Amino acid sequence: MTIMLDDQLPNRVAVIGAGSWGTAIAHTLAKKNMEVTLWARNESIVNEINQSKCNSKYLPNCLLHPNIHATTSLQETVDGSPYVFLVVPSAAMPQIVASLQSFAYSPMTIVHAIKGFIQPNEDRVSLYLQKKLAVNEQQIAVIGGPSHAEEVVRSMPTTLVVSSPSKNTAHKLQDMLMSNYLRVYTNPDWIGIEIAGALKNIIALSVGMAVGLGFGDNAKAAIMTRGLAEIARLGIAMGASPLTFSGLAGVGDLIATCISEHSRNFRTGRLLGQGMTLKQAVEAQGMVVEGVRATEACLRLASQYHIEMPITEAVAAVLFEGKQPKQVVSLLMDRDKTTEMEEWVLSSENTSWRFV
Ligand SMILES: NC(=O)C1=CN([C@@H]2O[C@H](COP(=O)(O)OP(=O)(O)OC[C@H]3O[C@@H](n4cnc5c(N)ncnc54)[C@H](O)[C@@H]3O)[C@@H](O)[C@H]2O)C=CC1
Ligand SMILES: O=C(CO)COP(=O)(O)O
Repeated sequence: MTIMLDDQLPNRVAVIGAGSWGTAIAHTLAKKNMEVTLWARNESIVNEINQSKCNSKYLPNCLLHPNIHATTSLQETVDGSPYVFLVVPSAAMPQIVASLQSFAYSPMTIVHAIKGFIQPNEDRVSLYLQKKLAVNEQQIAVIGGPSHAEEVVRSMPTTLVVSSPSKNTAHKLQDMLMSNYLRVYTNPDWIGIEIAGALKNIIALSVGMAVGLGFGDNAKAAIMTRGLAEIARLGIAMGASPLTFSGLAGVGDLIATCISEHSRNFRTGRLLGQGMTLKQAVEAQGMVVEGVRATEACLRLASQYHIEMPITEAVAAVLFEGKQPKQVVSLLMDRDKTTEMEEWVLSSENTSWRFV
């Protein structure tokens, strides 16, 4: 394996967000000999990380690498760091970005690992960063792929995908993250990676509901497959490459989220299927459940791009219209008959896939 030598990696990096994924990314970078400054908004988490090398709320029973230093100061976190990893829930972004703006932060490279859209305009995170910070697209990168934090911190084999309009940045990130248990691919389609990451959470809610209702493997496979079809339809309409949806950020992350006990979205859906209210099911996680906000955002995007998304609509009916999961099954099963391939034709004129 050709991996960049330590002296070619940055000495210092910043990670904003000390939830499960931010902490796991900080640990991963620290193990590659980088000094990591990790921002948490909560003083008690900062103290626990600095004193006990633990983040017991988000990653219990895990000893963090000593190269991690936590702080509640955003300015201290980013000062002098050529790479800033942004790993907070999508809902926290406006607040974080406003804080960064308050000290006229001018970033070198921002790498985000957020799987959601920024409301109220359903912006992809990379677009939002360009609008709000003094940053051009060459300075932004995204991380996607099937990667539960709980497994990554335990050095369990995992793959990721990184993307940036700057090829150098994508390759640098590949080197920064890659190890004998973490295999990192590059993919030039950052639009597709952002969209796939946000939308798979909706499908995981839906698979969870099916499991909560007592349905079997046939239903799970059907929802994942037809879910991927609707993710791809919207993604392609928004400018993504169809190939991304059969890659790690697409079908890879869809599988990891829809079948895993680690997934907060899957578990929330299952509780809904078992009869809990949305509030109860989300509170039971104690962590972010991105699929709820993504469902709202996705419905607006589907309407804007004129894309049919029946599974997302069924999930929305449960989340926001008070429908019982059992009631929406017929919404999906009783639709007009159709063919699987009707959606796609190969255009003979330009040999590119198009949606009809
Ligand atoms: N957990 C995982 O395995 C993975 C998560 N992600 C994505 O990473 C992002 C972050 O997720 P997690 O770390 O899992 O979330 P989490 O729920 O584990 O932690 C969220 C962190 O953000 C903080 N936070 C919440 N609201 C905030 C606000 N308004 N301002 C500042 N900080 C706030 C919380 O205190 C907590 O430290 C999400 O978009 C998620 O989809 C992506 C890949 C894997
Ligand atoms: O994105 C994830 C794994 O790749 C985590 O999914 P959840 O947010 O559903 O836990």
